[in-house]
Amino acid sequence: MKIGVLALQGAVAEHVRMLQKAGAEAFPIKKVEQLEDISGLVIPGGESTTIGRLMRMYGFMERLQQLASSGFPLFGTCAGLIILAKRIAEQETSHLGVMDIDVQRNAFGRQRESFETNLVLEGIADDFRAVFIRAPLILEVGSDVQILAKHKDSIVAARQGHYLAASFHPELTEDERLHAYFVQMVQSYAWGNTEGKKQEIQREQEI
Ligand SMILES: NC(=O)CC[C@H](N)C(=O)O
Repeated sequence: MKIGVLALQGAVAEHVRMLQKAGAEAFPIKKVEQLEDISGLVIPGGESTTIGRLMRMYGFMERLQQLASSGFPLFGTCAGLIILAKRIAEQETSHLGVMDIDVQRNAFGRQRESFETNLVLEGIADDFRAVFIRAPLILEVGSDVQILAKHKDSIVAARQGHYLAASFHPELTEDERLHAYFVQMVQSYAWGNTEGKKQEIQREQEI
């Protein structure tokens, strides 16, 4: 299973290492053409305005939107979550805008710019050490979005079909369980696509 990590800004090497630890082949993705060689993509943390600007500059937006609409799995962490969101509070425009969530940037205030806490990640882990750094939170989710974790009352991880998002940095600890969960998502979508293609070919042959 080949999974990419968008390598325009942020903790790329750490995500690559965690995906490998979770059993995937992982690569940094610097050019839009490289998207054709992978079955899923992690969008790392960093600064969402900068990542968004670089994505536009290098032609990633359009191709990723096309891929996303046909079931290509995406995992956004921290700034990556902001990139996935359809709505960003106090901002008129979104970036990729594919996941049905409303997010608030830098939501934990100045005093708590960064902190660590243990989270229950629904169906994944009940003691997940999560590192938050100038983290966003999810204010609201659409009806088909599954909430995976809350910190106090705020939503900090969610999944919608082939989209996965976390406010924190799962690449900064040694716990690869959330990456392993994404690898499984990619596997099941890749399998679904192959099955879909097989059925299509079969139908064409029957005609
Ligand atoms: N660690 C992070 O990715 C921080 C995200 C950053 N505060 C933003 O709004 O883009």
